[in-house]
Amino acid sequence: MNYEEMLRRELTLITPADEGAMARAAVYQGTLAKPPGSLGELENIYIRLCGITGTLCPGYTPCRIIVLCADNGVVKEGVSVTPRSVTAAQAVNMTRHCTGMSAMAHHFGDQVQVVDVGIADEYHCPEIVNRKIRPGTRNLGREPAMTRQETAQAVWTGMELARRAKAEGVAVLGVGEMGIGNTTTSAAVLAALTGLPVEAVTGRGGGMTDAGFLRKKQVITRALALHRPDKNDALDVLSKVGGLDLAAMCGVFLGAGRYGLPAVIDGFISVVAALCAYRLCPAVGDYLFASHLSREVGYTAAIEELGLAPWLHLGMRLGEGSGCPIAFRVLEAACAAARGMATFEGAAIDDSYLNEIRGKDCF
Ligand SMILES: Cc1cc2ncn([C@H]3O[C@H](COP(=O)(O)O)[C@@H](O)[C@H]3O)c2cc1C
Ligand SMILES: O=C(O)c1cccnc1
Repeated sequence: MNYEEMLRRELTLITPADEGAMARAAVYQGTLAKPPGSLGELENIYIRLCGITGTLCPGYTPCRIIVLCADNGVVKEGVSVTPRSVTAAQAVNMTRHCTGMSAMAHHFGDQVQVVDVGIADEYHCPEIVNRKIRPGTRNLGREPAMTRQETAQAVWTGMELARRAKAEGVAVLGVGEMGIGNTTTSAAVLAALTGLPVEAVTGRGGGMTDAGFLRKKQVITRALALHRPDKNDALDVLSKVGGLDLAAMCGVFLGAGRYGLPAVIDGFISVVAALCAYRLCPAVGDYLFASHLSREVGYTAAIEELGLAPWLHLGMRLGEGSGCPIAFRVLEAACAAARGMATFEGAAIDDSYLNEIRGKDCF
C-alpha cells in the first residue's frame, strides 16, 4: 500500500469549519442575556464548535484521549535521563488509570485509548491497541529516524484512529503520547519546521542534568545538519528527525479535520504534532483547541505558529495528554452556558440600551 498517496487523497477532503454555522452561532451569542463578549474565550470556543459540527447545539461528550506510544532510537545518545523501559511501563499503567493523565480521565469518565505504534520493549497488556509499525525508530543522531513510507503509515494510522472514534460516537478528541526521548524529537521537528534556533525550542523534558541538556541540544543540532530536513515538507521532517508517536499524533489531528471532530492539543509534543498536521493541511487549524501552557521551552513558539493561545496556566509539563481532561471541562462549560442561558428576550431584558455601546470600545 502506498500510504503517502492514500494520505494525500484524504488531505484534499479536509474542509475548513462551516462559516455559516459560525456566523449563526455568533449572532446567537449576541442575543444571550450578558454584556457582549463577557464570556470571553468560552464564546469563541462555542462558535468554533458550531463551525466544526455545523450545528448550534454541538455535542461535547463522550471525550476520548488517544495516546500514541512509541520508542525513540535517539535515546541511545543519552538525551533522556529516563530509561526506555518507562515507555512500555507507563503505557500499561495508563490502561490501569494510574498515570497523571489517566487518573484524571478516569475520574471524569473520559475514554482513554492507548495505542502502541512503536513500543520497543515487550509487555503484556491486551487493553493496549496494537498498531505497531516497528519496535522504535532508528537513532536520528546517526541516520534518519524512519523511512518516508513508515512515516506515512504512522500518520495514516492516526487518521484511522480518528475515523474509528467518529464511528464510535466520540464527540471530542484529545491527543496524548508516551515515548521516552520524545521531547528531543519534538524540539528537532519544531526547529526544522520553523527555523528557530535549537536553543530556543529545546527544554529538559522529563528532567535533565546540565551536561545531559547540553548533549541533547548538540545531538539535535548535529542531526539537523546531517539530515537537512525540508521545512516545507512535514513528512520529510518527521521521517528524518521525528518519531512514530509524533507522526501518528499528527495523523489523529488530521483525522479530526477529516471527520469533523474537535481535537484538544496537550503539551509540547502534542503541539508539535499539531503543527505538523497544520503544515500538511492548514484547514485542520479550525479543528484544534489549545489546552494548557506547557512549561517546556518551545511550546509557546509552536502554539503561536498555530495562531492559538492556551487557556490554562497551571505550570504543567507532564505530557501523556494530561491537559485534555481539564480542557474537556472548559469545552463543556462553553456549551453549557450557550445552551442554558436565557436570551435578552427570554429574560425579559430590553437590550436596546446596548445600542449606545455596541461595536464600540466600551468594554
Ligand atoms: C515517569 C514518567 C512519566 C511520564 N509521563 C509522561 N512523560 C513525558 O516524558 C517523556 C518525554 O521526556 P524525555 O524526552 O525527557 O524522555 C514522554 O514520554 C512524555 O510523555 C513521562 C516521563 C516520566 C519519566
Ligand atoms: O509538555 C509536554 O508535553 C512535556 C514536557 C516535558 C516532558 N514531557 C512532556
